[in-house]
Amino acid sequence: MTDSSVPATGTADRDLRSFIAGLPKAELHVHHVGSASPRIVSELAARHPDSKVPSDPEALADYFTFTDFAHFIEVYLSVVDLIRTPEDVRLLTYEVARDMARQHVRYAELTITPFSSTRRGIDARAFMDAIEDARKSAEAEFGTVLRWCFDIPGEAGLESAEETVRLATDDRFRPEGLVSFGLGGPEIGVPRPQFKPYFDRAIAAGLRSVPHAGETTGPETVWDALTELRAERIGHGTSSARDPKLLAHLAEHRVPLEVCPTSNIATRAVRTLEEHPIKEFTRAGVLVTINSDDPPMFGTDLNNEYAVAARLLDLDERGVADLAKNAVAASFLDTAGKARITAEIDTYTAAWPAS
Ligand SMILES: Nc1ncnc2c1ncn2[C@@H]1O[C@H](CCC(=O)c2cccc(C(=O)O)c2)[C@@H](O)[C@H]1O
Ligand SMILES: [Zn+2]
Repeated sequence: MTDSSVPATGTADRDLRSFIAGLPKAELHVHHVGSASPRIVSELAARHPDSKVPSDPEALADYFTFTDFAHFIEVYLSVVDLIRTPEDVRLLTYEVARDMARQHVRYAELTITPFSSTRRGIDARAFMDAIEDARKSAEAEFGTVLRWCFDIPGEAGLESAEETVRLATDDRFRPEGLVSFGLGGPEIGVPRPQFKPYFDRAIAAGLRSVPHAGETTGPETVWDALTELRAERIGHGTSSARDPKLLAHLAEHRVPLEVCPTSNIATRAVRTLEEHPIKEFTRAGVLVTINSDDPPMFGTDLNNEYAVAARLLDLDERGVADLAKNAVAASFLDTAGKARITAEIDTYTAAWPAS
């Protein structure tokens, strides 16, 4: 686990953290299994003692310390192995929404990898029913609206791409909450252009394109995501900072980046927070959104990511509220949904400091 939390240096920092804690927020880049809290992981690990995932929360913190991106994916897949039944899927999804609601997350696009579950034997129809049941309960009980992004685990090959697009576009499976189509996992040795036919089919079926790109490889991967996969937002896009033409393109065409600062340190994609290119993105006029990726695995949460961003970008409350509004603007909510959360952010900010 990585401790990238911003040190509480004084009253101003504490005030900003309180502001962030109550701020209505939207999250656009957060993974389903990667959001399992230590409590859920421990519960599942205890239920499935044959797994190598420790059930003790302290041992879990050690287990979630990664040597590099490949090690992170190895650990991630060991947690995926704990999700074995539709009830595991429902519980995980519902509890993730509860954790979001506690942080005043009003809307989230949750990245789900259905291939990883169906190939492990979970029935596809039962999987969809489980996530939809959790989505509806979470909205009714917590007021947090969830939408889905189905991603291809690229390293698992074209078989996984075919299965993911089938589940995303076939009316027998496609869940009501699905809005977008993604591509995750390692980038090295997994060229983006091979996935073009699958993205074409997903886009033709009305889904929005949101691949990961430029997280662990160079800016050419981001270009591929834009030109071949017709990306409307980029997951991470960290290496875009190395290509001024690309930054100018992202800014001009209003292609937002889903920035996840602590994740980039935890997976060692970026060496230190000080070296994170987030400031170069905003300087170039790129629309930056703040996200948590796999929060418990990286020892963070969305509120902490906003605090990290505020420090790196030297923002006060209004600057942080603008970041929150960026996420709403970059979301796949309809106009009325965007207006509602933006108004909530404005009302909250105008009333600050709360008496
Ligand atoms: N920061 C991240 N950056 C990128 N991806 C991230 C990040 N965080 C979480 N993920 C997730 O990791 C999964 C990886 C799954 C994967 O590679 C794989 C390979 C071979 C077989 C199987 C299988 O299931 O049998 C799975 C992706 O689908 C993605 O949703
Ligand atoms: Zn991700």
